[in-house]
Amino acid sequence: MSGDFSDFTGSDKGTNIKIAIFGVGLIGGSLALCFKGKPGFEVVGHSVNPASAEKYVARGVVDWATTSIAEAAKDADFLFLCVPVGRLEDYVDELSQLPLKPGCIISDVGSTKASVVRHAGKLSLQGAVFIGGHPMAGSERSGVEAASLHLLENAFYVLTPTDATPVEAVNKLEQLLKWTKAHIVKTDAVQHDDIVGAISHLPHMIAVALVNQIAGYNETNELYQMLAAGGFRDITRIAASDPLIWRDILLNNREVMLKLIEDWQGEMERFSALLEQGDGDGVAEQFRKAGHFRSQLPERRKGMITSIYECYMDVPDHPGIIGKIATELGQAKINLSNLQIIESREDVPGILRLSFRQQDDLDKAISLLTSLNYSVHF
Ligand SMILES: NC(=O)C1=CN([C@@H]2O[C@H](COP(=O)(O)OP(=O)(O)OC[C@H]3O[C@@H](n4cnc5c(N)ncnc54)[C@H](O)[C@@H]3O)[C@@H](O)[C@H]2O)C=CC1
Ligand SMILES: O=C(O)C(=O)Cc1ccc(O)cc1
Repeated sequence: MSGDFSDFTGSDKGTNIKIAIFGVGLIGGSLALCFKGKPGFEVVGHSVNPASAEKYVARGVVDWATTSIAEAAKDADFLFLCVPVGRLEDYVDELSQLPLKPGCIISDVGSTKASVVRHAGKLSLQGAVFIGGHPMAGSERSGVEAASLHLLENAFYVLTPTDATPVEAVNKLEQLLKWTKAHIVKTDAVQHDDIVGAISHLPHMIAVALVNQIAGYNETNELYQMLAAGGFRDITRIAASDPLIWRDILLNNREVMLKLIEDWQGEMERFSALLEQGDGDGVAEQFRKAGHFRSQLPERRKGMITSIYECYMDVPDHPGIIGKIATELGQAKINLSNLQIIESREDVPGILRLSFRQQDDLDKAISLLTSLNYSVHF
């Protein structure tokens, strides 16, 4: 099979490729949208809840939907498990009892990989192959309403085959996933959980703890909430993530998380000691070290903790300026996904944050606004 994803359609082979998505929420729905309508593809959604199954079809995310696992799985070439991490192993168990299409591929999108990969490795899947997967893009939103065709575009998509996984099966899955326009990365499931625990699960936990700490202070003084706009809101966005999805992720990755919490406490203790000693150079050195590492992070790549393309503008605080900018972008057919004033006081230039869903829109906006003599930072 060549590297061109257009090769991988059912119609090229005069057959249908059936793709079953179990749990059509933010991630399952976004995957479904990448496959639906492609030549020869048939995308079926599964939900335990009949009203949800109907909604998947009504929203045009899947071709048809069912509440029967057996019906969704029957003759499917690819089966994606897109339910909360705590349910993944149950789904693998149920599928292992069904007469699946020989050679079909079962994958999942769970934010943790070690336990589900270990579990599937112990089962006989009757000719099916399990390959762990984790598209590393998402948002604090959930449900099929939040699904988007572009969610995974340009993001990393981790696959965790084992030594026992047939190479042809991995190639077949990679070929299909080209429709997502994500970049495939292969790694070991245990290493995945260590790294993703540190760069995604720990930040989510810290964001929640931080918001709860401030919420506690706010109980006796509401000024905390009033003044907590701007940066606080930005760095705690992920604290608004779905509680049950995150309950499952953190419990599933608990050993890694406990070690990371220990290390985090060590970092906080280091700050405590520097402050107790009045060691200003030491404090500044912490910022220098962090700034240096941060400056080496990939620029504006879509990924975890940020999945939007943004630029900032200095704008004079006068009536109508925001409408003018939005109109200029609209007339140039540039799709703005969000617009926020970060600070605006009388006679002080405000900062406007413009968010886009695609790199292309951001690039076009920067060149248009710069040509109109606005000051744009990105
Ligand atoms: N939220 C995010 O940004 C990302 C999430 N993931 C992983 O993707 C998977 C799905 O997460 P989202 O799409 O964000 O969640 P979601 O809440 O948008 O979708 C979850 C889907 O699973 C179904 N579901 C919920 N509880 C269930 C249960 N007990 N039994 C059977 N089905 C159930 C829901 O009806 C829904 O269709 C999770 O395993 C999560 O760890 C992976 C990458 C990013
Ligand atoms: O919203 C964000 O920035 C995220 O970090 C989303 C996210 C949540 C869970 C994942 O497993 C991957 C990505």
